[in-house]
Amino acid sequence: MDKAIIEVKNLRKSFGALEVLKDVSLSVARSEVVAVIGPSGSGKSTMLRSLAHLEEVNGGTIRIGEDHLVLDGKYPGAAKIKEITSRMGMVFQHFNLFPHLTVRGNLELAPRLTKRLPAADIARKAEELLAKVGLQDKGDAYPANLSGGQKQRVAIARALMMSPEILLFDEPTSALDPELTGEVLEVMRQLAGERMTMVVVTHEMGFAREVADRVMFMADGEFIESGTPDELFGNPRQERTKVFLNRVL
Ligand SMILES: Nc1ncnc2c1ncn2[C@@H]1O[C@H](COP(=O)(O)OP(=O)(O)OP(=O)(O)O)[C@@H](O)[C@H]1O
Repeated sequence: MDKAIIEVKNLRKSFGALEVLKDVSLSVARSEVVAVIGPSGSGKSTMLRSLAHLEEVNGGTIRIGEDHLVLDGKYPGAAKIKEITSRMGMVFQHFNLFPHLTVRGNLELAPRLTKRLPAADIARKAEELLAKVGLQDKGDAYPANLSGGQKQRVAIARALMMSPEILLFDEPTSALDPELTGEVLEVMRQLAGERMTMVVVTHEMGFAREVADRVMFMADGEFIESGTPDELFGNPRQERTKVFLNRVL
């Protein structure tokens, strides 16, 4: 098997006296889809945000491709961090779109600021990605005039504008009305089919079951179980996993 594209070892993170990540290790292969599930407050978002350097950890190692985002608790310089995090796209629970920009403006902003590409190429890519997420007619709309499902599809297209190697999703459907989750999950399913590497923190058991190659279960700041969906849903070994799955399934 190829070397993992994401390798996390012994990650620790506290907020004041609260130890949120106790000892988190994880390895993700290129093109793998990993779903992270677990009870509220178990540290899933903090783990994901640490991968994208939206949180700094207190100890441990994160390797992305050939580079260390953090090695034994030590971070490299800002330029290196920026270079590493630019290879990852993040999709948030609450979309985090820029409200004062149109959909097209949201897609084009980061590439215009960071990539030395002609404006016409950026515009063409934005049109392609809007079509990919089924929103080709919404380029001129503002986020306030979109449904939650449409906003999240814009957020995914925006993340794809930077041609990331890895997409990180933090509960992408949790803020949506149930009837709008399907359209977002469909886009994610499509990306998985295109072999995008994805780490998805989710409460969507159906998605974890159908789309994830591997499901990892987090409890109290640690991964306590990991397996294919069949292994984990069919026969959880840990009592804590059974209790959680019984509650949410
Ligand atoms: N910036 C912060 N400052 C202080 N405490 C925080 C901060 N961010 C998260 N926490 C705390 O860390 C713990 C883990 O939070 P985290 O959001 O990682 O959990 P989670 O598993 O993603 O939960 P949920 O499923 O509810 O989103 C929680 O007790 C939370 O209150």
